[in-house]
Amino acid sequence: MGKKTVEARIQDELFPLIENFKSHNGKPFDTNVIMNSAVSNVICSIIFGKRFEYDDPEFKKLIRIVTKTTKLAGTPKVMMFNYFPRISTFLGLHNKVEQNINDLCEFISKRIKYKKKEFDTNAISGYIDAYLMKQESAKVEKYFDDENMIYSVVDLFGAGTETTSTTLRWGILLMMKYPEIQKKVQEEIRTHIKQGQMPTVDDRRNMPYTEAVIHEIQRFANIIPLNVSHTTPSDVYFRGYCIPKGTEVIPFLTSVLYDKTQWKTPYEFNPNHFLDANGKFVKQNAFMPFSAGRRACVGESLARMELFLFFTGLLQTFTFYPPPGVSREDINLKPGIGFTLVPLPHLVCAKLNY
Ligand code: HEM
Repeated sequence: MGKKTVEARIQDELFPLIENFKSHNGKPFDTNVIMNSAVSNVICSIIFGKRFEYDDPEFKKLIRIVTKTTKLAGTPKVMMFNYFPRISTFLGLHNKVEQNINDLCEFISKRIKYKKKEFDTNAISGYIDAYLMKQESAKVEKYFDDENMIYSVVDLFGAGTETTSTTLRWGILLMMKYPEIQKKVQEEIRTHIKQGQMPTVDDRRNMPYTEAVIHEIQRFANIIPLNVSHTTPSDVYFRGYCIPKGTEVIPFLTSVLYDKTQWKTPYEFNPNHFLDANGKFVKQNAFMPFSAGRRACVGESLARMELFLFFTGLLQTFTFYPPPGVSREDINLKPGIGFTLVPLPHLVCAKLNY
């Protein structure tokens, strides 16, 4: 699956997303479900080779499962269960997460069965087709079994939907809070992308301000503060300490993304963190929302494409305002607490630019 193809799949999703935003006619609406739907559809397109209509009952069920599971996974009881499974089983809530994951597996199994029926080696349209082809050509390979296929797909949904959609929602909230930054992004879009033309991944190179804003959204939003916990595979010596083999380690991403020695104004939303004196984009070593090392996010390049194409496409079409009666000072940037840091519930007005 080439890079271009993934780009086209995201662009395909941008159009219905824009139509959905338009349908609110500038009136306040909640972006939560629709953003999850658009981002999930990109994953569906990559995995199943097809996107779903937003009002498809089967798709709506999938979105409900994914949204509910992420919400539950961030509750204190389920987080306790993850860290102390033996003493926490009596709290009960993890049963609901398990039930949701079972529902997700059932949805995926159904789609796999369907894909198996219509499988054609000359028409490979997504991850499942590619996996089935691998099964055909490597019958002795024990890793490419159906169970692994289901859980790989569960992983992609779990890791690749809420993360990206939450970041995009932070982006819109921050643009409402900082209209002068929103305006500068829109000016850059107007300079480099013709009206009526879709943004492309290649535009990123010519749009340093937009790139800086997207990076700063990710730094500031810090959506996975505790990263994912890891275990030392052997005794590790670090800064004079020995961390024994088998110790659970929580790499605290906040300590890097808000490090006072690395960022001029760590607690302020400031795109200049990623711009030099000439307005050129500069990479920063302390920018690691995708973590680092060999277990770093495998979806980083997909996520970066989605963030750029969706964010740019939406700002090209709309200007975001807080609902009537809400001033920019009223916009609360404190996150809701959970496994991922999500924006607090809020409404958005999207006014057409042309
Ligand atoms: C803004 C969006 C995203 C952010 C901030 C993000 C962040 C992360 C982080 C912090 C990790 C943990 C890395 C570690 O264990 O050290 C991770 C893992 C992972 N991510 Fe992402 N991610 C994003 C989007 C995606 C997307 C779009 C996909 C793919 C569809 C994806 C797939 C994965 C997978 C499969 C893992 C587990 C990797 C492994 O342990 O082998 N992520 N991500």
